[in-house]
Amino acid sequence: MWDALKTYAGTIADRRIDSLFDDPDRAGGFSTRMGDMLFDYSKTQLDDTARKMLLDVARAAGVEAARDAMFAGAPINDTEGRAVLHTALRNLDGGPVTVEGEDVMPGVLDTLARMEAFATAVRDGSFAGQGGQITDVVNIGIGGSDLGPAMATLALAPYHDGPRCHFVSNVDGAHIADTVRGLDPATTLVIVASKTFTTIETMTNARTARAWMSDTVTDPAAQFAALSSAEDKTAEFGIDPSRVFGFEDWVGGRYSMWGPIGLSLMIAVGPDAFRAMLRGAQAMDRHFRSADLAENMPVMLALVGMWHNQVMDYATRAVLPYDQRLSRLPAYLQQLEMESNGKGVARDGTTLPYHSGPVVWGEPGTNGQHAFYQLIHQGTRVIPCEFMVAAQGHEPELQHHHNLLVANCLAQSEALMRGRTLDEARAKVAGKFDGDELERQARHRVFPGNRPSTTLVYPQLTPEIFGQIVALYEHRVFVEGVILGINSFDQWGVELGKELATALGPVVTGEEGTDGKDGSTAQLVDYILARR
Ligand SMILES: O=P(O)(O)OC[C@H]1O[C@H](O)[C@H](O)[C@@H](O)[C@@H]1O
Repeated sequence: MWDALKTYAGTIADRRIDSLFDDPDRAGGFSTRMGDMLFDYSKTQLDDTARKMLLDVARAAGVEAARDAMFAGAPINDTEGRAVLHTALRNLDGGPVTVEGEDVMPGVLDTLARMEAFATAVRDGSFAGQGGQITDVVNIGIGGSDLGPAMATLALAPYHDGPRCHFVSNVDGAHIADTVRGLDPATTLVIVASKTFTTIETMTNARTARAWMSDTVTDPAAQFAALSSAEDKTAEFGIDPSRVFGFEDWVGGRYSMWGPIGLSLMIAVGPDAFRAMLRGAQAMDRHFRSADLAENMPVMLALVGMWHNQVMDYATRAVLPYDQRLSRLPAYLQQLEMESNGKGVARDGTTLPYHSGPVVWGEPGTNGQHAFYQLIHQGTRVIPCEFMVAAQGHEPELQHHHNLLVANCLAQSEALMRGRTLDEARAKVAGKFDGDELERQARHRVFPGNRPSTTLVYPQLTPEIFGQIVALYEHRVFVEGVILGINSFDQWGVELGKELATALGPVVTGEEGTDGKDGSTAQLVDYILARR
């Protein structure tokens, strides 16, 4: 499938990206808009021919039909026999969505209303702890039950007017210990977020939180809420059904922040801002469903990604938000993209004949500039960069900060594309050095340039825009998964490690020996046991 594109890429390999701007329409022609958001992919090697070929690949892969099947509630997660309907969680006024003949929207909207009533009660004090109004919320969850609400709560900090929110995920006792230190158990609400309610990290942290609380309050369970699709297990844990917010198995963990898993965010920012985020995501859903593929932002984001990964063989992609409040977005996208599309077999179980998803990584700008951008600019591997920046911040009194932020973001993509020639580098050092030393010094200052990047610009990181951005990436992952021919909605690759960890439990305590373990594992166990 990629051969024709690879051949074509070979024919344009010597072309400089900046030469494409000889066409005065280059920027506008290689950008898409959705609402007031602009995705500019003109600083890449993509040209009309390549784009057309990629769009043909998307059409041949049946992206439109697959998309419609997802929205229609078909069981497209076919290793688990489940529909994939996180979009129903934000289908605020979109009409019925049926799964196996049943409209799921009444249940979704009812749960949303219950969440809103509870969040409001926590925020206004009508639900209180045993020591008074809730001052702190501790969300205990991991993976999709942590990254979404944690990332979103930080992203929407300017809208945060509810209790403080904390997120505990790691089974490392340091995480819960450091988080609860200084909190008052009598005014803390603990939210146990786990789709399955079996995840060892979350259940261990939840029990530790309950013990911490029971030292101070008489009825710790009264200050617990649960977000789960396993309501029998939440009852076993002792959480009253009135504070259990359920969801169905058609909400994948990494797609779940739009529903009950977003409760801590809703308590932080309030139901109105939460709904605004849902509306933003719903607007992106509508765009994804209706826009022509060439104008479809998630589709083009996906195709640019596949051009870099599958065609050009660039193994990683950097996500670089010039937005401090999106500093957890790269971590969120690591789960979203790599857990969804990091697969080695096609839907039919055959070995994938090409690479699946790339390594996704990143940090906010400008911080990254002072750390790893050296490699991005001058390293021997090309790393496509996905920049994002808001036209406006939330601190009008600090406009000069925002101007510097924007200037830096735009400068980086310009520098990556333009680079610096040896002649330009010589001019930089002329006068300081001469002869061979001038040449040597100049060569260190050459930037190859011609390095691709895209830039997503948005007016301001409001709840609506934030919802649009996250839904944009969700659909991008979907499109890439369809074209790769894989199931983006299971995650069998996380199972083996869990099984082996369970088996190693009694070994690391010394209750069982290391017989049958490989030499390395045995050595590591011996080392640890000898130091306890
Ligand atoms: O919400 P939970 O059932 O506790 O699952 C938490 C996480 O753990 C699993 O191992 C999966 O890899 C993730 O997709 C999931 O989000």
